[in-house]
Amino acid sequence: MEKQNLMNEAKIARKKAYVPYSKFPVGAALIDTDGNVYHGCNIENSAYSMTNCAERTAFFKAVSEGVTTFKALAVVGDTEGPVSPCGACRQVIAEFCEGSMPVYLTNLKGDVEETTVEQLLPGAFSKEDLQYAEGKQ
Ligand SMILES: O=c1ccn([C@H]2C[C@H](O)[C@@H](CO)O2)c(=O)[nH]1
Ligand SMILES: [Zn+2]
Repeated sequence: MEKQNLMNEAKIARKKAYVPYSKFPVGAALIDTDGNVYHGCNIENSAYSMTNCAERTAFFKAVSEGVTTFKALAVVGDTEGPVSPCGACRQVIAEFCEGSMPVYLTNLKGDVEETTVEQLLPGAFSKEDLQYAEGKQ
């Protein structure tokens, strides 16, 4: 699927956002290596910290269906420039994707920043960090 199509899927996903508190809907579209697309929206809660972002919703949907290999991610919000994923989402993205995987950050005006997983979170903590300590036990 093309970049433009994936960004359009993210816009469709954004329509499902549950955002009574921030009124800031975000959409994500995650495509796996078979070409299946997982939509994600932000889902808020009256206990604010229980909120789940659009990006993590998309990943958790896919992973809970047994899918863990991905090709690209698109995220959209009504921001001045391309929307910027939060730190928690960057860590979750890094868990499941190659550093070189493309991430398309966009907004409703159509600004697009094409970045990569590695650029979003350079030096991410990873399973390799855990394995180093395991080897010493
Ligand atoms: O990349 C982002 C940034 C923010 N949010 C959500 C979290 C919260 O519901 C609202 C305001 O932070 O936007 C996302 O879903 N993704
Ligand atoms: Zn987030």
